[in-house]
Amino acid sequence: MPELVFFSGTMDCGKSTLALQIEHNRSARGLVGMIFTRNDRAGEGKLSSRLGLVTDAVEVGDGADLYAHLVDHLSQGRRADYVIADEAQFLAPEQIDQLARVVDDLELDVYAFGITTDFRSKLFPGSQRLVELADRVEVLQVEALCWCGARATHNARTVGGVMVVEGAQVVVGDVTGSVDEVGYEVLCRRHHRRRMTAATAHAAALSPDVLPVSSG
Ligand SMILES: Nc1ncnc2c1ncn2[C@@H]1O[C@H](COP(=O)(O)OP(=O)(O)O)[C@@H](O)[C@H]1O
Ligand SMILES: Cc1cn([C@H]2C[C@H](O)[C@@H](COP(=O)(O)O)O2)c(=O)[nH]c1=O
Repeated sequence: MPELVFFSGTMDCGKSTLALQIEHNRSARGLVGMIFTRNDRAGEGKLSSRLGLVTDAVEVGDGADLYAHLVDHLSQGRRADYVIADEAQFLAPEQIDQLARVVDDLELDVYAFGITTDFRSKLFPGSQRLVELADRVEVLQVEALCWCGARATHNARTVGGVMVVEGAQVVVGDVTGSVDEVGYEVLCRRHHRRRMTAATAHAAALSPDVLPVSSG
């Protein structure tokens, strides 16, 4: 039975790498994928991983109908044996419904990849719909780590290394940005709740207020 699978995780946990591996393994066996993405850091119409791999993809616009796109593609006599949708958190809920229809009516597997929650730990609308509709939700096995060593479960947005909680839900960025830029850092829930990033934890550790007081 074809499936809608949602591979979810924090930023930087290997989702795009897995998407590219699935694509590689299937194309090595002669299968043809339809690859969708939206707002990849590498630019329009790209699906890229931090390991340096990149492939062309169909950039999904605001009002795009993904089911109609597939029907159109197939009715032109072109092939699509499966579908990959990266950065799926940025898709509209209706577009996730269209992907479910691709599974049910066109009988194609759909593999969607995305982060579940935003920098305020609120569900992205596209991810929420995926959790509601997916046959399976898979959490990636390679866990990203918080600066404290615990499993990272949350995405923080940072400016100058300091976690911010105000701003637009969508701001394309990376976990390796320069300190002055808007960037992201993955944290465990405890440190996300306390807004404690690597930079602020380091500053606190160096602060005289928290240095042990000598008894001498
Ligand atoms: N230099 C490196 N050597 C080995 N693995 C790396 C390197 N850089 C990145 N990675 C791996 O790539 C992962 C990020 O992959 P990516 O597919 O871009 O993540 P996502 O799509 O989930 O944001 C990291 O968690 C790490 O496992
Ligand atoms: C938390 C959060 C992230 N984003 C953006 C930042 C990146 O461009 C993508 C995630 O990509 P990745 O391949 O999983 O690293 O999402 C955002 O727009 N808003 C957020 O709150």
